Amino acid sequence: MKVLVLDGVEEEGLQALRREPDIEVDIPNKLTEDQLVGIIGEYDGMIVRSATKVNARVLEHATKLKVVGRAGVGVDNIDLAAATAKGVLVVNAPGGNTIAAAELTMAMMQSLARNIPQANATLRSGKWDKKSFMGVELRGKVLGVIGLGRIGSAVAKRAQGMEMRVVAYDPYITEENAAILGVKLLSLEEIFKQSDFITVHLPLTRESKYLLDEKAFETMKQGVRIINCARGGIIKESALYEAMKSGKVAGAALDVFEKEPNTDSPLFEFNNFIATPHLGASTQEAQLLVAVDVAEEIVAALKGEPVKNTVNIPSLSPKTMAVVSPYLSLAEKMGKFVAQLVAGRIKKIEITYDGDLANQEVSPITTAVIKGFLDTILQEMVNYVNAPLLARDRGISVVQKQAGEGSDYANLITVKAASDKEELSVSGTIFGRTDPRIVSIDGYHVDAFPEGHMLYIPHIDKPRIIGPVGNLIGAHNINISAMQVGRLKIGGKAVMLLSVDAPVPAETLAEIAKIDGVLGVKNVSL
Ligand SMILES: NC(=O)c1ccc[n+]([C@@H]2O[C@H](COP(=O)([O-])OP(=O)(O)OC[C@H]3O[C@@H](n4cnc5c(N)ncnc54)[C@H](O)[C@@H]3O)[C@@H](O)[C@H]2O)c1
Ligand SMILES: O=C(O)[C@H](O)COP(=O)(O)O
Repeated sequence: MKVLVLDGVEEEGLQALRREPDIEVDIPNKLTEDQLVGIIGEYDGMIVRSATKVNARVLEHATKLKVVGRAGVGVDNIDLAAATAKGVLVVNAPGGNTIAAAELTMAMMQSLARNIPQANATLRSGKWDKKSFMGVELRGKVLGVIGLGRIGSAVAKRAQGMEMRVVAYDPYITEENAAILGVKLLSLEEIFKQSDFITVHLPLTRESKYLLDEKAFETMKQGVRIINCARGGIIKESALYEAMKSGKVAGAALDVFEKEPNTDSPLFEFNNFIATPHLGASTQEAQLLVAVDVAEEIVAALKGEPVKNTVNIPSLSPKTMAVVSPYLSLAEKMGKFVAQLVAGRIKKIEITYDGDLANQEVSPITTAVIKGFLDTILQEMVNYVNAPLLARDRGISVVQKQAGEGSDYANLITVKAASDKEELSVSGTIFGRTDPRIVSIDGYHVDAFPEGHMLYIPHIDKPRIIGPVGNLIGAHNINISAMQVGRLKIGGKAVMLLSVDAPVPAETLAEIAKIDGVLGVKNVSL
């Protein structure tokens, strides 16, 4: 397998990749988009920072690509919709650069308060000017933090250390969590009204685009100072320009811009404007940490092992992962099993969880069922990333139910598929921690190991069915390794599930179908 590493990701952090004998790591010099498009088809994985645009065109040419790793937090340079549709997993390294970004924010705040960059430049140009650089103290000032996540929280703690009063706006965190940090949550409007300094630490989304616009600046305190070390576009630069021109804003520090790279912003005309070229994550420590984290994630993804920081599928805690992992392979096989048995156009797949699974986070198991199902019927690559999307695109409704009617099993997964022709259900369980079984088909009890080749034969429960079936299969020199027969009442409908060492040829299936009392016959390969 080959992994392409771009954007100056710290090489020392890539040991996890280098240790893998089956993985080759390529670290070319900067590539243009055309050059990237030309070579991306060779790679199974790639790692980027924020410079390389992993857009729909690049992904279209990425015929082998399984995973894109972002050595950092923001994934706005990766087309997540295109990656998801193509089944390419996107992972990031969210924790590694938190302190670096928080420390840059503090440095920006202190620079704004004390005019350090401007005083430095003036002195180096030969002027000993004390009068122009009267500053303000941070002690006692109100800091408004918008976005109280990893970086916002780290900034809040540091600002409290400088005796600032910290207030925050973040609709997605609780009062209790904010209180643990000693931070009061306020409305956005109150943040604007009360803050002497405002710093933003949220992703750029449709909701957060231009959060700080003309109207927001109008509401702010006279002489407010503004910092953005998160993402360009959260602050509307033209509105900031007007607010600085009018004197409403006494100083602003931006590490990120609406367009990057940016070397000629109108904001550069203000002496109380400070800018850095997207340096938030640029510390030796942060770059090493994010490279180590993302390299480990890429190795796990390429080996098909659980991955922690997924961006385009829900991330699972290690605790949840430990619970669901043993069921993933069984669920995938049940999806394949149902896909091979059910006739007609599938409209709905319902997955019901009983027993221990009734109260667990089971969505990855549901995805595994859908993956197994679609893998059997589609040509294109199906994986955990694109399976739900592919089902939706094909008009298959997926319903997940927990705590069904209760069962005798400690854990039970039931997959019911409905097509325009019929309905069929299969139930499976895991005995102990590792022993998977199919325990019922359409309500008929069986006890089958979900592996290898099988023959499914619904029939009428009467003599001279099992013998002739065995004879016909034996005549083709195919060994039967196990047989299960389930019936609900004597002489009624029954199901037979044979484990065979090879798929049974079509002509034998036709002969079996002719046996009096056989209602159907289907090969199943898991
Ligand atoms: N300048 C840099 O080099 C640099 C470095 C690291 C991170 N970043 C950026 O900093 C930002 C924050 O990173 P993080 O690791 O703290 O992320 P995070 O996910 O831990 O925190 C983001 C917080 O923003 C909140 N939020 C989301 N939408 C919001 C909204 N509309 N209004 C208010 N709050 C909202 C979320 O609830 C969350 O608490 C990201 O955009 C990231 O890309 C920049
Ligand atoms: O989102 C991030 O992690 C930061 O913006 C860092 O970006 P960079 O890795 O390109 O410096």
